Amino acid sequence: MKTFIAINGASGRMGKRLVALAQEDPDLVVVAAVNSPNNPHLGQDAGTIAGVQPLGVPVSAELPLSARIDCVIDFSSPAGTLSVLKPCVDRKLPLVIATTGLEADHRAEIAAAAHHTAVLLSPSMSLVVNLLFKLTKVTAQALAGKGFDVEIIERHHRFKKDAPSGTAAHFAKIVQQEMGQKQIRHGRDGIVGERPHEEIGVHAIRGGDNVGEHTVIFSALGETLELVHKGYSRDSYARGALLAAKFMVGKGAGMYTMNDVLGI
Ligand SMILES: NC(=O)C1=CN([C@@H]2O[C@H](COP(=O)(O)OP(=O)(O)OC[C@H]3O[C@@H](n4cnc5c(N)ncnc54)[C@H](OP(=O)(O)O)[C@@H]3O)[C@@H](O)[C@H]2O)C=CC1
Ligand SMILES: O=C(O)C1=N[C@H](C(=O)O)C[C@H](O)C1
Repeated sequence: MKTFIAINGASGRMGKRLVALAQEDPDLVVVAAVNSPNNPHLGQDAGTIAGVQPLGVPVSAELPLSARIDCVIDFSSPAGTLSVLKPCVDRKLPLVIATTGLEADHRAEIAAAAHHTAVLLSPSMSLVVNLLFKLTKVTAQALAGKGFDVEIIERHHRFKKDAPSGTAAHFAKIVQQEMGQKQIRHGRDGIVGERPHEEIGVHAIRGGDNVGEHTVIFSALGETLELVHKGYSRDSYARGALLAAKFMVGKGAGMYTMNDVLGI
């Protein structure tokens, strides 16, 4: 059975890979490609922009009313995510949100939308990063109260707008929940003194075209454990998002995560 998808942020780095990979999948049809109202690609064919065969779907500023849409995938900006909530709620369209940099008030609006339609929110659509979230939880549980300091390092391309990455923030939240550190420290500068045990260091590195690396470091006196993920291609995130879209078809209202997709 075919799944009809709409992509919000369709002419961005991730949007283009979604369009290209969906075209290779006989079970997927891209029926709508949305971007910001001032985007220079408005009106152009989404396939052509993505460097693949023309799709016959022009980039538009809003979700087209007439198209059958089974799921909307959002890789845009916090403003872009908010703008797609209302049409998804009004039309009961399942929504996969991959956009990061969301603040507490954005999350509250997303949670409110999930009372009316199915919403999957994940800072990483990579299947193995989601597995690493689990491994981090298990590790933090096991090492809680045993004298381990935790630091998180993330590396991304120079074009990334938000810091730290949504994935790094999620790793920090998981560790905090299991180990109870009160403070998140972003970088260090000057005579900062000895490292207090009660903090998690989170450090964002930006450069070149790095598609995403995360390291969660657990250090005690005499030994260190590092949990590492290195992305080599945006396609890992795009494939995860397309899998999530298929999973979300026909789902009832509520919040979902990639754990639901993975069955873990
Ligand atoms: N969860 C995950 O696995 C991943 C998440 N991401 C996140 O996805 C987001 C996009 O990343 P990336 O593709 O690299 O970024 P890009 O900047 O390349 O693409 C974002 C696209 O969204 C568009 N956009 C901005 N505002 C709106 C709006 N109001 N309505 C519709 N479209 C809008 C932009 O258009 P314009 O240029 O005109 O503003 C642009 O085309 C980021 O938040 C990133 O962190 C990225 C990779 C993986
Ligand atoms: O902007 C990116 O590129 C990425 N953003 C996500 C994040 O902020 O965690 C996921 C991935 O690391 C790529």
